[in-house]
Amino acid sequence: MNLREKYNIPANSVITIAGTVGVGKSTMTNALANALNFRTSFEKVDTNPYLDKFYADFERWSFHLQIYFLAERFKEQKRIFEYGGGFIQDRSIYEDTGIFAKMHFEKGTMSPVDYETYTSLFDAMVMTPYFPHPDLLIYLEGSIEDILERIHERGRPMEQQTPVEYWKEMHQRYESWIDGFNACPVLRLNINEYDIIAQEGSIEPIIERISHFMKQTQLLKK
Ligand SMILES: Nc1ncnc2c1ncn2[C@@H]1O[C@H](COP(=O)(O)OP(=O)(O)O)[C@@H](O)[C@H]1O
Ligand SMILES: Nc1ncnc2c1ncn2[C@H]1C[C@H](O)[C@@H](COP(=O)(O)O)O1
Repeated sequence: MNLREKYNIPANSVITIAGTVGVGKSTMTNALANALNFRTSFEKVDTNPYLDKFYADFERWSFHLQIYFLAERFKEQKRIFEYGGGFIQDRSIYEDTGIFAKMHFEKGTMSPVDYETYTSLFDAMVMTPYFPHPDLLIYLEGSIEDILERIHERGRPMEQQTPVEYWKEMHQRYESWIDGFNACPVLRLNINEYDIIAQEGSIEPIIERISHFMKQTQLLKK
């Protein structure tokens, strides 16, 4: 019996992993997908045609990048739907607007007109009864010190060249964003509570928590 069956996680579940840059979403996505025998949906970083340009000049490229991410995530949503679920998704679509677009608008690196165009497109595409929300959002949280260390350790050049203030601002925004988030059930995991890299077998207690949490939210739905 595999872990998905052992813990009664429905085979058509869609679980999305949220959290600030470098917190460990991709690592968790891979670990959960392997353990549950689910497919993965990753953000494109290496082949993203705007990301390097964006980090070099936020004002010039923030709108282009948001449109690119929105299109990519929507295509992924369609793929997930076509397979009938059974996916772990690296970052939710909600973070694009709730964190990134909002932050760049409020910091003045996305113009009011661009922000309005972007949010109206986002709302028309996502905030409708026709858009399937994930069954669960797992929110990864940790201290800014640990997260900065992970960004540094991973070593993506454009992120190394970005001022630390940018990551601090994002970290703070994430904390208030998740407190108000209600599009789907949220399970919070602190990165100090597990180590899926160093400790073999540490994914099972996480799956047990997911199962317990999903059962609770199902009960609440009835
Ligand atoms: N549980 C963990 N313990 C130690 N390091 C981790 C853990 N999870 C991720 N990392 C490391 O932190 C860095 C960022 O992880 P990653 O999964 O790419 O984050 P994200 O997708 O959230 O940006 C990587 O170098 C990764 O190896
Ligand atoms: N919507 C976004 N706007 C700006 N930048 C974004 C957005 N989504 C992701 N990013 C950036 C942040 C990182 O540099 C890479 C990948 O994110 P990660 O959290 O490491 O998966 O893309």
